[in-house]
Amino acid sequence: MTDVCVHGLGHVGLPTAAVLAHEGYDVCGFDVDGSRVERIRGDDPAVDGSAELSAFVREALDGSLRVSTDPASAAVHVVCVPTPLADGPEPTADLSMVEAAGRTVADLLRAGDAVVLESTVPPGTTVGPFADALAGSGLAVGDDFRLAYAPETVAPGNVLAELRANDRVVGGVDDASAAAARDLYAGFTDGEVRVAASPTAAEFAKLAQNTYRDVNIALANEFARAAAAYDVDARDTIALANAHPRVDIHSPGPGVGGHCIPVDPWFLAAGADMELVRRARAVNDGMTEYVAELVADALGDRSPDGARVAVCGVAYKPGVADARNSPGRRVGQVLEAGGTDVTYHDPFVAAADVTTHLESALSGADAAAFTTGHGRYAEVDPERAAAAMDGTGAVDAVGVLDRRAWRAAGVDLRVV
Ligand SMILES: NC(=O)C1=CN([C@@H]2O[C@H](COP(=O)(O)OP(=O)(O)OC[C@H]3O[C@@H](n4cnc5c(N)ncnc54)[C@H](O)[C@@H]3O)[C@@H](O)[C@H]2O)C=CC1
Ligand SMILES: CC(=O)N[C@@H]1[C@@H](OP(=O)(O)OP(=O)(O)OC[C@H]2O[C@@H](n3ccc(=O)[nH]c3=O)[C@H](O)[C@@H]2O)O[C@H](C(=O)O)[C@@H](O)[C@@H]1O
Repeated sequence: MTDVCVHGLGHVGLPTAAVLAHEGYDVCGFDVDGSRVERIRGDDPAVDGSAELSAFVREALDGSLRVSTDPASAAVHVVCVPTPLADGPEPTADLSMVEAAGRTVADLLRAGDAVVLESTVPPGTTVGPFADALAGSGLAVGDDFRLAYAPETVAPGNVLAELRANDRVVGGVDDASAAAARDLYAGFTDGEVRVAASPTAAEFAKLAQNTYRDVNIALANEFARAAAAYDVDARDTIALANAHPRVDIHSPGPGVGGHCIPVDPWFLAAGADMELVRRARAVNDGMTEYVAELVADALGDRSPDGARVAVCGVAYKPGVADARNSPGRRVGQVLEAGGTDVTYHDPFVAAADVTTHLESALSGADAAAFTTGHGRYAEVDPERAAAAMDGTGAVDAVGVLDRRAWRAAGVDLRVV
């Protein structure tokens, strides 16, 4: 018999399944995507390119983890399926995969089992649409089976460490459900497992974390634009402000990327009047145009139409290969719409139109824009970069360059 069935073997589900297997559970990892299951069985099982995670998963596969396109009945079902944004007049959550997973669980559910939803969802989803899907089992939630929500908080790029280190929040439909979820996570996390008053409270807490970050970044971005108007350096000024023990302003940049921070605030705002949250989204999205304007400015007398610009940084944040909702890509697209010939560079992102060779991206460029704070860019010799480029203008939207050294090398540098 299988102890745990993990539904969805992506960035969250696969490491979770592997950790549970390492803890001694008999784990079935189930995914509807056969190619994903085949890849996990192959040479490089990690979905995020992490060698450490691949090795960890491989060890689990040699032990009590098996992966399959067939779900298995289990004492505990853990659901980690995607929750993207659905198109509409204003973005809302697409819960179709959560509901589909709920129906799959319903077909397997037995009295006494526990079901834990981990996907990031709007408040009310666990006790609403997810519980409705589980009702297909004919069993009564609470009376016959346990149901809880337990959000995931791992940062992409550091999943394995944070899976064990981060505190967890769990919220059950009743005490027994909360206790079942708490015991599951307490088994493998070194952090504290906190019990929320309900699944809805736990859902809200997760969304509040990412929304806080989005709003804070929006403030930093607004400060950056104001600093330019006041002719002071935004990053130096924010660093000075942050010296206060109760101030923690985040960093400005070319906009907020990834598939969580720009998405999750909509899950909260969809069901409530949240003007500040909506405004923060607009401020962060507006950084694309702002950075594109700085690039146009950096071109000087050269018209953007027909100019060649190197956009350095396609990953949504430093040190990862993930280019979902890439701020660099968005800046490039605005420039391309104005007739600019854009060359994309990133040391990690594998895509047909992205070079990993920085010299060739900079060579002959009329201007360069740095849009991801990869460590590689901090090491660029400004003299060599300036010599390779045709133009003298550059934009550092992520604070990765040594401003003084680049200016000393004759580069007309604009910063966010
Ligand atoms: N990626 C991250 O670091 C974090 C993600 N989350 C949340 O966790 C959830 C999952 O995200 P990721 O793992 O990144 O997604 P992912 O896209 O990497 O993987 C999801 C997997 O679920 C599979 N799937 C889809 N429908 C299914 C179904 N009905 N039954 C079984 N498998 C199914 C897909 O084929 C895919 O392999 C989302 O709600 C996300 O917002 C939360 C915190 C961190
Ligand atoms: C509250 C929090 O820190 N949430 C994390 C977040 O991971 P993610 O990698 O998407 O977040 P991130 O590091 O804020 O990056 C998102 C975007 O925001 C930008 N960014 C980030 C920090 C900053 O000061 N300024 C800024 O512009 C980044 O460059 C990136 O484009 O979202 C994850 C998720 O929910 O999936 C969550 O598990 C992670 O712990």
